[in-house]
Amino acid sequence: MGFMQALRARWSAADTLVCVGLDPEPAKFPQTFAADPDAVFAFCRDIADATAEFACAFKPQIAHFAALGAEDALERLIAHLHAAHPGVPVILDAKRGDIGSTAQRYAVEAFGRYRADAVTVNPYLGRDSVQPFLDHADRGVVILCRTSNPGAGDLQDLIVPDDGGGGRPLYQHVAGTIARDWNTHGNCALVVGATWPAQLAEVRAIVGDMPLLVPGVGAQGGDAEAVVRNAKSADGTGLLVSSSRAILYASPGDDYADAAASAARSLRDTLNAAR
Ligand SMILES: O=C(O)c1cc(=O)[nH]c(=O)n1[C@@H]1O[C@H](COP(=O)(O)O)[C@@H](O)[C@H]1O
Repeated sequence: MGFMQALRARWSAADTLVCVGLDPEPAKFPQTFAADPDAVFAFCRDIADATAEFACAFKPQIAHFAALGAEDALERLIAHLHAAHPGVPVILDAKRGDIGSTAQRYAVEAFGRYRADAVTVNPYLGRDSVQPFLDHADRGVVILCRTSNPGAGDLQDLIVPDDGGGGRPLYQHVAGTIARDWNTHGNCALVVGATWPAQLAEVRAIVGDMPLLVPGVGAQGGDAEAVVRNAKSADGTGLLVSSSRAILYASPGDDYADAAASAARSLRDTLNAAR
């Protein structure tokens, strides 16, 4: 089953719009992991196993593993996610973007080495830089559109010419171009931050029912209810509302897994109540 089919099946079967972000920071791990040489894998596995029933996807963030020299833990973690939670697609958050020949190697890294179902990419090198990912019709290509960070507007809001002789912000041009031209295999999704509810509504109006990955609730302060109100698709799905730190580090104590499950359940319930 391809990424988009798996995601739609999961939305329907589990009735959740929550994406559980896996961003390991050993300094925040509970004391019980202090002497564990495989702490990065073990902590992320425990969180994933505790939160899977509330997850429509998992999103491990590659820099959080690579900075620790823990790529091997990331490989084993994704293998575990596939084996233990086969209905929950895995998005590798790598935000890749490079010339075609290098992008082709990044696609092999994400889909071959790590066996991710989808990967985040940066569109600003243009279509040929994303094409090696798009060519994997069964994998998801999750493309940055209007990011959650405070400086998102520095470049993404610059006005560019539109077809009607007027202008519109660059992020809207990105959304329109991807929906119209790049999504020939139907495997594209867009990233729009939860911190920008108005822009979420603008993007939804442009892209129809294309899935939106929405980070920025929890630690970054985005309003989960506003996300659903402004950006759900016509059938009340269309969203992967991603939270990392607020789930991972919900408790610093031995109850870390239960606390993570409670945080994921609570986010699921908040999102569902607003659908
Ligand atoms: O592509 C992403 O996942 C992403 C895009 C974006 O615009 N903002 C954003 O925060 N992210 C990622 O989403 C996660 C957010 O983490 P928390 O703020 O802890 O929930 C991090 O892994 C970020 O790298």
